[in-house]
Amino acid sequence: MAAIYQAAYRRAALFCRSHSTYVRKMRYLSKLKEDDSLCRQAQTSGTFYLFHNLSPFLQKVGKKYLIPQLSAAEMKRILEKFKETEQWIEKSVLIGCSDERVPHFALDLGALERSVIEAELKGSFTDLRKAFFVVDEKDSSLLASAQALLRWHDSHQYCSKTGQPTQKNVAGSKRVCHASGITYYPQMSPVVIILVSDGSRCLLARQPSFPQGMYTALSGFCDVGEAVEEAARREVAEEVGLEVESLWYSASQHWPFPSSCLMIACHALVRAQQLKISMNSLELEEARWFGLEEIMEGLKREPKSAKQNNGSFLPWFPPKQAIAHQLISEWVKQQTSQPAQVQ
Ligand SMILES: NC(=O)C1=CN([C@@H]2O[C@H](COP(=O)(O)OP(=O)(O)OC[C@H]3O[C@@H](n4cnc5c(N)ncnc54)[C@H](OP(=O)(O)O)[C@@H]3O)[C@@H](O)[C@H]2O)C=CC1
Ligand SMILES: [Mg+2]
Repeated sequence: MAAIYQAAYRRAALFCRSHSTYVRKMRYLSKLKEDDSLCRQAQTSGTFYLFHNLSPFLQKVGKKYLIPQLSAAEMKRILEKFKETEQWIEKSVLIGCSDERVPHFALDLGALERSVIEAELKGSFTDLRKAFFVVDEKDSSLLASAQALLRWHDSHQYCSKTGQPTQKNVAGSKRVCHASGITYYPQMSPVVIILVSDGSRCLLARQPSFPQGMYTALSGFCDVGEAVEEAARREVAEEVGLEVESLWYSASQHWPFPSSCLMIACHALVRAQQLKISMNSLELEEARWFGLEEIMEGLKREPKSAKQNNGSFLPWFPPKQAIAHQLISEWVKQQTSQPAQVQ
């Protein structure tokens, strides 16, 4: 028996030495998703991020907004206050873990009285459209993915084939209909976002629903069966009537508004012979070319300072949390980087 124990210990020690913190974390999370009893046990030592009808719980400390993590013991205390049992914890979903492999869960307490929880925990449940932009950047993506997962569970309570209730696994990485045997996995909608350039200018557009003065890169949902390249070319053709000549990938981002999109960001160059925009006015209110100087000024402008005395608005661009901001900043870098000097 001791020999078996020692062998297991040696294997575990070897695993720890031979894998990076990142690999160990990812392997641990993957195990929690697969093993219900391990995950149930992890809930007793994990930390919890709270939501109320999909609004995350924030605390304001000085000028900063923080997202507190509650221990399992604190969760128990809150639930006892409402005369609720710890079974509530089963509703939580796994959203990650620390470097030390303390698992993190998200839990929506929407059925409990909001003001009582807020008073008890000294903070407030804040709409994600505000919370996303006021917390630290690493926290905003955590909030976005936690909310996306909670939202998905909330709207996939029943099997679309049998109409029977579906059941989540403990981690919340899937739901199963036991009547049909169908397993449902959380979904994201792929969206292409394209910064079109003609080499010296870039093209930005506005939808009527945008805040006044805000312009961003063209975007659109991928159709079923489409490759990213095809979706990007189609969206540019549909929205501004231009043909993409070359396209290159920049980065991607999970975007929670209005619900779980995978934003796939690309730069595109259009044919120099056809630079005349033919805007699709069903989707866009305005689309136009911007020169480098106007872009650099717009990047510095705060939405608050965009309004002019005559009531019109100077252009401003999405904040740094949005991948559109990254595309625009990259374009500025491409334009301003000096070609290497030939000796
Ligand atoms: N992070 C960032 O930097 C940015 C993010 N975005 C995001 O990109 C997304 C797409 O932008 P947008 O340009 O409006 O998209 P589209 O140009 O594809 O047009 C939007 C229309 O597509 C339809 N639609 C809605 N949801 C879906 C879906 N899941 N699959 C297929 N079609 C759908 C709706 O039409 P109908 O109502 O007729 O059914 C909607 O009005 C938005 O969620 C937006 O928030 C956009 C720009 C910047
Ligand atoms: Mg669009």
